[in-house]
Amino acid sequence: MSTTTAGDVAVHRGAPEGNPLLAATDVFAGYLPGVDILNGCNLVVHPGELVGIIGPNGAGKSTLLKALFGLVRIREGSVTLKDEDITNHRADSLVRRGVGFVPQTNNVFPSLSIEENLQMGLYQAPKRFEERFAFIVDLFPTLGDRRKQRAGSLSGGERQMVAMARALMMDPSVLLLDEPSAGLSPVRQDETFIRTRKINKAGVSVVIVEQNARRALQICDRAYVLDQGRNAYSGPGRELMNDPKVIELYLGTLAADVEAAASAAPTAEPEA
Ligand SMILES: Nc1ncnc2c1ncn2[C@@H]1O[C@H](COP(=O)(O)OP(=O)(O)OP(=O)(O)O)[C@@H](O)[C@H]1O
Repeated sequence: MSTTTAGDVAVHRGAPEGNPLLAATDVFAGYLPGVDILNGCNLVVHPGELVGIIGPNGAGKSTLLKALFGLVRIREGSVTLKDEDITNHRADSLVRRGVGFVPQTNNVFPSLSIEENLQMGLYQAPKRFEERFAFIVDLFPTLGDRRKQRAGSLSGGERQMVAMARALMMDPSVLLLDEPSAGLSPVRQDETFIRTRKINKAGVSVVIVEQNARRALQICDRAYVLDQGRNAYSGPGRELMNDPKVIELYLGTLAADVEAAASAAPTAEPEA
């Protein structure tokens, strides 16, 4: 079924038919006892999809990703991968089953070389190194050229590329990306979105949490808008981008914030 409803919200609008690869159903989770950050979240990812999660600050986007990867305990609800229950499974077991996760920060070992970082990503299957490294270099040739360079000497965007590559070493069927464009310049952000699309085109399903909502919607097949730990809207990326309600509530607000920040910035004195 492509569309189910929670209350009056169509939660998986535009999703393909068939069984999803990854599904979160009515998930409640939080960090502190008795305080839920996720209040019944739903998400499905079908094979080959690039799915975005956007929404205002504090909506629970990163928390949902961490809950999918066993880093935040789910109190109620379930997560399945290929119809198997993986709710609250440990991260190492999820990696073995084909789930990759790229955290927002501290996502490379700075004192290790690019090659050693990639080896760390494959510690559960070291014999596959050459085969997986060839796949990575095909995707990101620069990592092959610079394989001996220390990760700590790379730029933010390059580190993000190494972090993605490391998560890809285990040949995941789904990759979870937590705000990969955070802290990067607009040009480097663009490169990160292009890289994400490239990974997806290589056959890996992707879930991407993003603050840069407009840019994320441009590359996503579908996206979910979260608000206060609940599903607010969902649909094909380009449809959401042009949805007046989504623009008013989420995209419009961002544009207004940028304008407000720009007009609050000190202006240069007129020349005498
Ligand atoms: N480790 C933590 N301990 C306690 N509360 C946390 C922790 N991490 C996040 N939170 C709280 O959970 C709520 C949701 O945070 P989350 O990072 O999931 O939001 P988000 O939608 O990803 O927001 P942003 O776009 O600002 O990153 C916030 O109120 C945040 O303060």
